[in-house]
Amino acid sequence: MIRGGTVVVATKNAGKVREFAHAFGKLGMEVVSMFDYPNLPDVVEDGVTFAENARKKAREVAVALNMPVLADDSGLEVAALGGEPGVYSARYSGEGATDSRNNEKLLRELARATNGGEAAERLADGTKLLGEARFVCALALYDPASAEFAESEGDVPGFIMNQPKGEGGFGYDPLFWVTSEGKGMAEMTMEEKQAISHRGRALAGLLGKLDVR
Ligand SMILES: O=c1nc[nH]c2c1ncn2[C@H]1C[C@H](O)[C@@H](COP(=O)(O)OP(=O)(O)OP(=O)(O)O)O1
Ligand SMILES: [Mg+2]
Repeated sequence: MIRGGTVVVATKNAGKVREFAHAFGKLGMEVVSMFDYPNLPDVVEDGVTFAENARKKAREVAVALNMPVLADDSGLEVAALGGEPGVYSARYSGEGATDSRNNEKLLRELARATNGGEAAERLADGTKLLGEARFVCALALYDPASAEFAESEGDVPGFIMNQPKGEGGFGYDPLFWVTSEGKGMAEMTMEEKQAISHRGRALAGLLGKLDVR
C-alpha cells in the first residue's frame, strides 16, 4: 500500500477521498483516487456483498495500474427495510442517483414501512427516530505483485431520523443518528466521525493487520 508515501484508493466518491486523506495524512501519507486517474474504466459493482465489491474494485484497478490499491465498498442497512439499501446504497434512487435523491427515497420508504413513524421515539427537539440502521464498510487492499488481499470490515449502529441534522459528512450522514455519541453523523467533525464510523473502524482493523502505525 505504501509507495513513496502515497496510497491509491480506487474510489470516485469525494467524501471517501476526504476521509481517507485525513486518516492517511495523520500517518504522513498522501492519498490519490480515481479523480487522479480519470481514464481508467469503471468497475462494475455487481457483487452480492460489500466485501466482494471491495475486492473487485481493488483488484481491477491494481491490475490496471500495476501497483497496490485500496478499495472501499460501503453502505447503509436499514432493519425495517429488510437490510436495504445495502450494496445498492449508491444507486438506491436509480439512474442518475445523487445523495439527496437517495436520502429522499430512504425517507419515503421508511415512512411507508413505519406508518409515518407513528410509534417512533423522538429526540429532545422532536426529531423522530424512524428505525434502526447500520453503516457497513468493507476495505480491500490488493497487491498485484503477490496477488494477495488484505481485508477488513467495520460497522456502526444507529437510527434513521425523519429530518436531516448537521452539515458535515456525505451520503446518508445527515439522516443517521449515532446513539452512542448522542449526535447525528453529519454533526460530527471528521475526527469524531473517524473515531466511531464504519470506515474508521475498518481502516483501524486493516492498518492493524498490516502493522502500520
Ligand atoms: O460514511 C458514510 N456516510 C454516509 N453515507 C455513506 C458512508 N459510506 C458509504 N455511504 C453511502 C454512500 C453511497 O450511497 C454508498 C456507498 O456506495 P459505494 O459503491 O461504496 O461508493 P461510491 O459508489 O459512492 O464510490 P466508489 O464505489 O467509487 O468508492 O453508501
Ligand atoms: Mg460505487
